Amino acid sequence: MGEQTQASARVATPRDGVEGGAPPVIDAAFARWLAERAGQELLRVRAEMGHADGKALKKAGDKAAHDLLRAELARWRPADAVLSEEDEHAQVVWREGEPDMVRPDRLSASRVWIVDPLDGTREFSEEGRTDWAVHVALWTADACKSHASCLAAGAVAMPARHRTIATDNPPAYPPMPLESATGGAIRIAASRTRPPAFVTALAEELGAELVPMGSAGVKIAAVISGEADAYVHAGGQFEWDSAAPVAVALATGLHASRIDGSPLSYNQADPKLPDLVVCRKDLAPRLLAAISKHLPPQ
Ligand SMILES: Nc1ncnc2c1ncn2[C@@H]1O[C@H](COP(=O)(O)O)[C@@H](OP(=O)(O)O)[C@H]1O
Ligand SMILES: [Mg+2]
Repeated sequence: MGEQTQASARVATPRDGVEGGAPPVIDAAFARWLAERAGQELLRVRAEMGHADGKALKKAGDKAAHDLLRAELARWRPADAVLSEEDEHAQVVWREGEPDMVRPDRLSASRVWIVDPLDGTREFSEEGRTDWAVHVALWTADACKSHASCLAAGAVAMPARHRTIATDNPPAYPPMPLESATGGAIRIAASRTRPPAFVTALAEELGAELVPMGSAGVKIAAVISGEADAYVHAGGQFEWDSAAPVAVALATGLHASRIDGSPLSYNQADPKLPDLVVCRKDLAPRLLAAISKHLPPQ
């Protein structure tokens, strides 16, 4: 990730120290700090409410994490725009083929935080599951000069796994596992509940093993750690589901694209970003060629 802009960061005052310390000024470190703060808040909500009412727990978690992210961004990055899953106008309503929306500020902003306060909401509500995350990404007009994704920073906190990945200290590129190196089964991470329609056929064709898990962030983290060789998704998703983990994957040197191989673009008028593939670079040509057989003809 090239520049770590700090143009709109608020200057810390002595009072900030009294309230628990000012966060980092560098954006990538700030993203990590923010994602971890929201993650701790989610752990607190989960511990306080328990799992008896899953629906109420999901709602409370979404709200608590969203409110925290919104408040800290307003406080520490007041000039920046925000796109959050939990915002009322985040999702575009289509009328007669046209997006029915008030043109949001973020489309003319030079810095936009793209956040998913709770990714893997379903898993968060299930007792014992750790596959859920907080996503904090920063899109900047400056970053567009060097990356098609325009992502300048990103952090994915996985508090129930005691793990955060972020662009301030990008994880090492995953080593090629022996299975892949010797032609054995590759492992493809996919949604537990809404996997792509073609993924079973794809796995059969590639002799691959499917690894179901929750949260796009956790699945991309699994590719980064080498627990999975690839993450393939299609059929629906939004920018906030992938921006932060894709920022980290790209900073790590991994391949991340749409399933037709085109770049992932963020801060678009319509935040729908329905498919993606993240994998090691050596695997990308083979995986994209196999997926292309399942795409509608152009
Ligand atoms: N078909 C679909 N349409 C819209 N969103 C989808 C989707 N499939 C997955 N997602 C979203 O992508 C994220 C990861 O999904 P999964 O855990 O199934 O892999 C989840 O985000 P949230 O938990 O933030 O809602 C989920 O809602
Ligand atoms: Mg999500």
